[in-house]
This record gives sequence, structure tokens and C-alpha cells, in this order.
Amino acid sequence: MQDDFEEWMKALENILESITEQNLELTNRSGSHGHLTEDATCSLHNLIVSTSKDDRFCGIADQLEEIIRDCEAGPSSASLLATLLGKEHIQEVLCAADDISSSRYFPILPEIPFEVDDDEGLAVKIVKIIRQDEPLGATIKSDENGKVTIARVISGSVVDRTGCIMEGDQVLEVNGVRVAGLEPREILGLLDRNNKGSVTFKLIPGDKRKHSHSTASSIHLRALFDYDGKMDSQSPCPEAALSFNKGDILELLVCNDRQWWQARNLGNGSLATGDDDKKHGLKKVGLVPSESMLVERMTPGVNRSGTLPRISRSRGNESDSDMRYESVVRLRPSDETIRPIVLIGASGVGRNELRRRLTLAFPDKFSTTIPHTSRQPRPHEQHGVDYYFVPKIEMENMIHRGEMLEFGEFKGNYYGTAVSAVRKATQVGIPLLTPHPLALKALRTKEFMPIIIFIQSPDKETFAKTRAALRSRWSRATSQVSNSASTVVGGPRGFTELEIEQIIVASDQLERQIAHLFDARLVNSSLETSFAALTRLIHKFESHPSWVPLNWATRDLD
Ligand SMILES: Nc1ncnc2c1ncn2[C@@H]1O[C@H](COP(=O)(O)OP(=O)(O)OP(=O)(O)O)[C@@H](O)[C@H]1O
Repeated sequence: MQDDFEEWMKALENILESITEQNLELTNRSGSHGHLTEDATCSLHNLIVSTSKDDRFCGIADQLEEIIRDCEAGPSSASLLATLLGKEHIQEVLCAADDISSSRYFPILPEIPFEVDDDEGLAVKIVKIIRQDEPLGATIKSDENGKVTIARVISGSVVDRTGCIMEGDQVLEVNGVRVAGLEPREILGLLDRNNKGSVTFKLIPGDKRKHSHSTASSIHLRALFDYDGKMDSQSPCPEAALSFNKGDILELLVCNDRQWWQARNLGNGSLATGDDDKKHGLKKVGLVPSESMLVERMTPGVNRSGTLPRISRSRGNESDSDMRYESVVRLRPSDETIRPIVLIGASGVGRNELRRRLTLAFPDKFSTTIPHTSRQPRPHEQHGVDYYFVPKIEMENMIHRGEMLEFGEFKGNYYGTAVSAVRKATQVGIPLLTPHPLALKALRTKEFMPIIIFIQSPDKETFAKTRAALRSRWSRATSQVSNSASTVVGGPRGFTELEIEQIIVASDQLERQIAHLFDARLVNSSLETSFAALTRLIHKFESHPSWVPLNWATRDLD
């Protein structure tokens, strides 16, 4: 602004000089004193002097126009002054001065100026970033000659949003400090000092074609392991790493890098959309290890550089532990596809109670599987209603052929649920199953496409309180019916403190091992709340698209 003011003053002084010269010339030629011109000159002079003391320029052009009008009305010397002031370039100077004083700057410049570095004759760009309390979202690398370049730009990050810093750009300066030859951590130090403030980069643009992003926004993965990016010693920029948990859905944004992909975390479970994050303004975008990088890390002898990130193997399901990510797609619910509901959880957590209540509430909607047994039928039992009664040898063959979802032996007889029983239940309604976690492997197939809901234990206090409450409600109701104050036998199970602790430990363990298989989760605290939440959850799966393994969905893609 100061520069503009000085230029403006210089321009006016030039005008004044021209007027004085013209005035002198006229006076000499005609002998006239031309006092009107002198008046105009005097007015102009006063104006300049007054505006030099006051940096509000507003209205100078207007005032001069008035002087011009006065002069035009006067003798010839005055009209000469008017001609002079009316010249196009002088008018433009006046208008420019007015524009500057009213902050009307034209033309509107592009946000980030591109300038020529006079010193080195190199085309450089200077990018100034104002950031809040968030990482810039770019990584740098330096070569053996100390040349520092932008290695990656995280999609959606502050740097990405400027649109002015690209992968491959050479970094010359950060906040006016030359970075060539500096260690990356020294460069980071330059940024840290300006945390929450502005950061200015001086860059030589890289080859855009070479570093164009390969966008992959239609690729989605389910994480089959936990990853804490901040703890990953091999991450090129832990600050820009994206952490995730087993079962989180990742949207791949950039995957042209062999080792590090950029992804957005949409949330946990098969109903994840990422919308919650948008609502809360959270940004969950960052670097994740690529599939090939994970394979390298897990291959003995390849990982020479040491510490692995916190990648937990799924001990419960070894074949899954080899797959780091599972490709998923969104499947729209359809009337033709019946997806069994599988309630999975630690024994005693309440899966069967919830199943019982659901079947009571919606008897026409859900179906259950009929178990197989090798024992003899009792007089009142019917084949295909109470059990499928099969000879022991046949049941052993079924077990060997892997046709049983789960089975056990009791008093020399086999009991269990066959895969074929789930098929049959599907013909009657939506199978509602509460199998052992080991049965998930046989169930989680393209044929059944189950919806697996983890019934999670609440904390110890809530567990004890809710179970005791149900039991005492049942006791009261029963004693009223039987009109007896004697001790009530049966009803909801009572739990010792130790049993509760064991259920919580088993629940946590199960979650750690197979959380990547859960489509959704539900904490079974009060029975009424849990039942209502489960009903809503099932309805959501029936009415919203959900993520399923890629190979399940050959049609109906969202
Ligand atoms: N939310 C709850 N509040 C109170 N009591 C509950 C709740 N859920 C279940 N219960 C009671 O806890 C006991 C155990 O529940 P349930 O039999 O459903 O467990 P489970 O997970 O099926 O385990 P298991 O396979 O060992 O039976 C039952 O008596 C049930 O009524």
C-alpha cells in the first residue's frame, strides 16, 4: 500500500510539473498571466500536499474532475490544463489511485503467484500455506546430492487443497531457509516452529506427467489387521499415516506407489459410509502400507530395517492372516438374497437370549436350523422337526467331508449343525444363528453371505447389574404367579463375579482375534435396549447397502 501511495504521489507531481511548464510556455508566448491556470495549479498542489498527509485517497479523481470542469470554463490556458488532465493515461492514473484507495484490485490474480527467480533464472513457485492445527499432508525426500523433493501429497490434505504443490516438486526453501543438504528432520524443524501459522515454500515445479495421481476411489478394502501408523518406524511420514483397526473400511485414493497407498478410513463395519466423519469435520485420510509392502514385511529376511508396525495376526482364522486387506464392494439389499443373521460372541454373553426374543417377536420372519444327532430318537421326537437323526457313521463322514458347521460329542453321540441345515432354514425364512466362532469359516461364503453381528460384553458393573435385574424381575413374576415366597429355581442364569470376568476376557479376546469378520457390533447391556438396537441394526442391513467381499457380489453393485 505504501508503494502504491508513493507511485501515486510521483504521478501527480509529474502532472503538476507538466502543468507548470505548459503554463510558463503560454505566459511567455501570449504575455498573459493565466491566473486561472495558476489557480488550478494551486488547487492541485494543495490537494497533493493534503493527501500526502492523509493516506485515505478516496475521491481524488472526483476532485480533479471538478478542477477540470472549472478550467474548461476559463480562458485558453485553462482549457489547455483541462486537455492535459483529461488525457487518457492521466485519467487512468487517477482512476487507479481511486481503485487502490477503495481496495478494488484488478485484474483478480490467481491465488498463488508464479514468479521468475531473477537470481538463478529458474522458474519457481512460491506457495504460502496458512494452516490450522493439522499436518500439512506431504512427505519429502532428499537424494544423495541433498536435493529435496516432495515425495507424496496426501489427498485432501492442506497441501493438496492448495493445488499448487505436486509430487516431484523440488523444495528450495521453507520459510526463507534454504533446504538443500538439510536432513529431513531439520526441515521438519523449520515447519514445527510455524505450527498453526503460515508456511512458505519456494519450489521448482516437477514434471507433472511423471507424478500424476492414479486415483483409485472405486477401490475399497476391509482391513484384516490393526495398524498404528504413528508407531510404524518404516512410515515415510508417521504424521501423515492413517491408523486403522480390524474391520475398518478403507477407500483407496491413490495407489500408484508400490509401497504406500493413500486411503480414507470410512469407519468400522459393513455399514460404514464415512458420512459421520464428514458431519463432524474429521479427516481420516493418510498413508497406509500397500499390499506388496505388507507381503515384503511378512517375508522372512526382507524386513531388514527392523521394527514391524503393530500388525496383529488373526490367530483365530489363520488363512485370513495371510490376506492383509480384503477387497470389498457395496451390496444393495434385495428381496432375492436371504442373508442369515449370525450372532457371535463369548459364551454367556446373551446371544441365545437375543435370538429367542427375535424369533418370538418376528415368528414369520426368522428361521432356525434343525440340528443333526447320531442318537436314537425319543418317542415324542420327529425327524426333521426336532433333529435330523442320522447313523453315527454317516455323521462321522459328514464331519470328515467338512459338512458340519459345528459339532460335539455327548455320551457317545454326535450333535451338531450341518451346512445343509442352514440351506434348508434359508427356504423357510432368514436363518438366525448363534454358532461357535469356528463355524464362521464355513458360513462366511458367497453362498450364504451372512451378516455377522458381534454381541459384545458390557463392562463388569453393567453386566452384573443388568443380569441381576432380569433375574430378580423373573423371580418376582414367578413368585406372583405361583403365589409362593419360596426360593425360585430356574429362570435367567445367575453369574458369579469370576464368571463375569471370564466372559469379559473371552469377549475381548474374540474381538481381538476375529473383529475383521464382524459386519456390526452391539454391546449387550440392558436386554430391552439391546433387543431394540439389534432390531434396528437388522433393519438397517435390510434397507441400506453394506460392504461385502468382492467375490460375493457379481451383480447388484452399488
Ligand atoms: N441383556 C441381558 N440382560 C440380562 N440378562 C441377560 C441378558 N442377555 C442374556 N441374559 C441372560 O444371561 C444368560 C445367558 O444368556 P444366553 O444363554 O443367551 O448366553 P449365550 O451367549 O447364548 O451363551 P451360551 O451359549 O453359553 O448359552 C441367560 O440367562 C439370559 O437370560
